[in-house]
Amino acid sequence: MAGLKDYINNHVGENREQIEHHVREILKLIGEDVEREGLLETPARVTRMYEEIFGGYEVDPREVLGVTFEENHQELVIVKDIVYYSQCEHHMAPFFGKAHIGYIPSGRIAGLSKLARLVEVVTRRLQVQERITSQLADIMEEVLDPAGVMVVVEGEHLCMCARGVKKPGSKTITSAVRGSFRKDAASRAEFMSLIKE
Ligand SMILES: Nc1nc2c(ncn2[C@@H]2O[C@H](COP(=O)(O)OP(=O)(O)OP(=O)(O)O)[C@@H](O)[C@H]2O)c(=O)[nH]1
Ligand SMILES: [Zn+2]
Repeated sequence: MAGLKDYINNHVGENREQIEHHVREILKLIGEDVEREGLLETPARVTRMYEEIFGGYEVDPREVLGVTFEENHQELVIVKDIVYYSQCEHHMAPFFGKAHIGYIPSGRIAGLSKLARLVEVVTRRLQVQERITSQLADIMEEVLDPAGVMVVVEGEHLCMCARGVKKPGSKTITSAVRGSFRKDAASRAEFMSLIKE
């Protein structure tokens, strides 16, 4: 299985020169001196950073989850505290936190690391937290066809802390449930208590 670096071959890499040019133009427009030493390399650095933080675009998240195994475990499996960093699509400001993914298999299980890779690919794009949450649940459902899936994502949004309404410390929590979790309050409660431990 390829490492995440191997997936990073996206539009940023192809458009490096143009992106550097536009970053330099923005620096000029905010009143900076683009010739001063500290800024000389900044357009190139920002472009390299974009390559990393927007590295999820050309990866099919279904492929990341592609390695699955037949296994007759029909109880809850949770991978919790998967740290992610993403960029909000409204302000292009970072938001970050933890994702928790639980599912009840129905004949197929996923390699555990693949759940964390799935989070990486889905978050390395311009996003909103709600869409990250529902995409994680939908892709789990599509690839593994499990009895149920539950996803909880916690996020702190810099666009709400460092600017605008300025409420540092506020957290957004989003959840998505599919399959048996929809009807079964006890499974939802078990998931919530296990991710809090
Ligand atoms: N639902 C949702 N909203 C988000 C997310 N990230 C940022 N936002 C919100 O997107 C909204 C954009 O609102 P606008 O009124 O267009 O932008 P704005 O004038 O910069 O808004 P303020 O942040 O309130 O100053 C804000 O309320 C942000 O808090 C997200 O992941 N999910
Ligand atoms: Zn924002």
